[in-house]
Amino acid sequence: METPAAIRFDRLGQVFETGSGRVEALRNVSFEVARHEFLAVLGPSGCGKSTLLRMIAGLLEPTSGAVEVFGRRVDGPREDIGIVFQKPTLLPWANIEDNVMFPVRHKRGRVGSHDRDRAQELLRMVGLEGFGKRLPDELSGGMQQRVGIARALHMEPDILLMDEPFSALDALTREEMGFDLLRIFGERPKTVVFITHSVSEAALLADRVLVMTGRPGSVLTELPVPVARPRGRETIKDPAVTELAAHLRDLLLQRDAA
Ligand SMILES: Nc1ncnc2c1ncn2[C@@H]1O[C@H](COP(=O)(O)OP(=O)(O)OP(=O)(O)O)[C@@H](O)[C@H]1O
Repeated sequence: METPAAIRFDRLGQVFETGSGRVEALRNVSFEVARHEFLAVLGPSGCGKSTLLRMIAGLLEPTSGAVEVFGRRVDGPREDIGIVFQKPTLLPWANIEDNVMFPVRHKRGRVGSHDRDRAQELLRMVGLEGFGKRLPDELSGGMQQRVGIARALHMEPDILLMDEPFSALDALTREEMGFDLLRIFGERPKTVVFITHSVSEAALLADRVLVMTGRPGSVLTELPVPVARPRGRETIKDPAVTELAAHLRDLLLQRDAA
C-alpha cells in the first residue's frame, strides 16, 4: 500500500462570516506534503497562510474540502503536531527547562526524569546548554525563540508548523536561526510547514516552496529547491539558491503589481 502523505489538502476552502461581511480567505487549495519534507509557504499578506496552519493543527475547521494528516481527516486538535509562532509566549515565572516541559506537564499532570533529560538535550541542540534554570526575561529575543522551538520538539511531534518564527528578530539573528534550523532538522528530520515572507529564507531552508495567490488564497505555483542537503552557511551563496530567491521575488512582486 502507498504510504499516505504527511499532510494533504483536498480542495480546501475557508470563509469567515464577520460582523462586517463575508471574508473568503482560501479557495480550492489542494497540495500534499511528504513525510520529512520541509515546505516553505510564501504569499501576500492576508492570503490565508496562518489559516492553513490552524487547519492542519485542527484548531479551525475548513468550510469546504478537507485536511488529512497521515491519511486521517483532521477533526480536532492533534498532539502529534508542534507549533512555533512569531513570538514564543513563554511563562515568565517558570524557568527555561520548565517552559520546555510545559506541554508534557499540561498533558500528563507531571514530568519525570526522562522528560527533564530530553529538555536538557533539546536545549543543547538549540544552543542553550546551561540556560535551563534561567528565567525567560534573562534571555534575548532570539534565545527565547530557540526555547519555543525546543518546547515544540519536546512532545516529539511528527509535524512542526512554523508561522513566521523569525520575523520578530533582527536580520543577523534571523540568519543564524536559519542555519540552526538546518542543523536541528539534519539531526532530527521532521515534516515542516514553514511560513515566511523572506524569499531567501524559503530558498535556503525548504525542499519545496509553495507560492500562494492573494486573497482568496490558492496555490499559484510550487517550486522545488534544487540544492542537496546537508546545507550550511555556504548554501546561502549557492547560485541555485540566489536564482530561486530572485525568481520567487519576481513572482511575488508581479502578484503585488497585479
Ligand atoms: N477568525 C477570523 N475571523 C475573520 N477573519 C479572519 C479570521 N482569521 C483570519 N481572517 C481573515 O482571513 C484572511 C487570511 O488571514 P491569515 O492570517 O490566514 O493571512 P496570512 O496570509 O497569514 O497573513 P499575514 O502574512 O499578514 O500574516 C485575512 O483577510 C484575515 O483578516
